Amino acid sequence: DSLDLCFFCRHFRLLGLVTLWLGVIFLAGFFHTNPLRPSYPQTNVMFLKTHKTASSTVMNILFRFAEKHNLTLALPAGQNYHLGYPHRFMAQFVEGFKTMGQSYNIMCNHMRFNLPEVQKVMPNTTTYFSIMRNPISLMESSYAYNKFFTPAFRRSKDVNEFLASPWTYYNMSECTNNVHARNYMWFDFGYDNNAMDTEDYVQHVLAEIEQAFQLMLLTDYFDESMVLLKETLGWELDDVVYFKLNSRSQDSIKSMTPESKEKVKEWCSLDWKLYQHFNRTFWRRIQETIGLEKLDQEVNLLRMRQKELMELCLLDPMPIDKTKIKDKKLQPFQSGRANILGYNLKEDMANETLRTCLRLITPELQYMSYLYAHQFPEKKRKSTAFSLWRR
Ligand SMILES: Nc1ncnc2c1ncn2[C@@H]1O[C@H](COP(=O)(O)OS(=O)(=O)O)[C@@H](OP(=O)(O)O)[C@H]1O
Repeated sequence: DSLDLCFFCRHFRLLGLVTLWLGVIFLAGFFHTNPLRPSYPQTNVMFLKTHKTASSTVMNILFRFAEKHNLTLALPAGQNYHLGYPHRFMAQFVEGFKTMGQSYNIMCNHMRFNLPEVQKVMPNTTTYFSIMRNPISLMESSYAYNKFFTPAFRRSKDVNEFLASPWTYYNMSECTNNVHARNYMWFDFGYDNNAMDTEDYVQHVLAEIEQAFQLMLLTDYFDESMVLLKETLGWELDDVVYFKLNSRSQDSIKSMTPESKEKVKEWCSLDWKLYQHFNRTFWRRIQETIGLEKLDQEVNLLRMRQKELMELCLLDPMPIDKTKIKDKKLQPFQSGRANILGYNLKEDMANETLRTCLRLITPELQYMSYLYAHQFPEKKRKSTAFSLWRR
């Protein structure tokens, strides 16, 4: 009898907890608040900057946030522009690590993820997040950008020819030189991009990534992602307003045949599974936090603010060709067949406005070099260093 009673008590308690939790979610929905939003802005953040996923736009957001709150960045040491990529990340790749230990706030340069080493640099309270893109458009973007660098791409005429018969061009022994051609995201997360796609292995990796990262964003739903990011970190809308960086001119985008698109799912099956999984968790997370209705409202607010800032700052309504950029120091880095676009600012802006606008359009290498010089004034400047604010 006492056993029965105990059983009843336990279940009654469980039922109580579930009811309480549902109540919180219901009330949160009623008052349009997010039960999981922190009450103060999170300032310790690690962003795994995956390739060709809009990660430079996210990085610009993080750089601006770091400046606003006077935070310390874990930047690449010396003249480097990334954190040791394609080698697995090591704490010593960060400038000042030996003396500064775990006192950094934000880490967001390209790296091949390696959790135990990242944990040596970032405080225990750090929020980890990253971004993923549909492997089909990712492949097309990567092909254009890495055309002359990646052996598998060099040997083929275009992305459709490559995908029609990838093994003709892709040589496994060329290892990391070919990572841009197959399961690029899988590699960036620290795993073997040529591994056998077996159910157990994939499930193991997905579980490991979920354990390490509190949030996974999607390039394909970038504005929705920015809303989710600000909610997860307790940030303001203005913190995640952005101008699109690193986009390409229309003439450097190759249209993919339906066969090519299907082939990516098979050729990059590890990335395909990764993307499908985190696409599901993304929408589940929206449902558990702000819900679709509030999401729509917030996305609209974000777009309105972005439009306002574009009208305030930009000479042209769209990103422009590199040859049309008047201030050569603001030209983005170019690579392969990709014609990477940039911006011109309006003239005669007041000082404060000019700074706000400049921050939004400064390409990643220049911005990073500026922040490096600011954080380590005694060190030799990186070669793309330029003064952002003294003009
Ligand atoms: N806001 C937003 N929304 C959707 N897509 C966006 C956004 N910002 C950048 N992009 C696209 O992201 C691609 C560049 O990615 P990265 O900045 O990660 O490239 S890099 O690896 O740092 O070189 C590049 O894709 P492609 O144009 O297909 O090459 C950009 O157009």
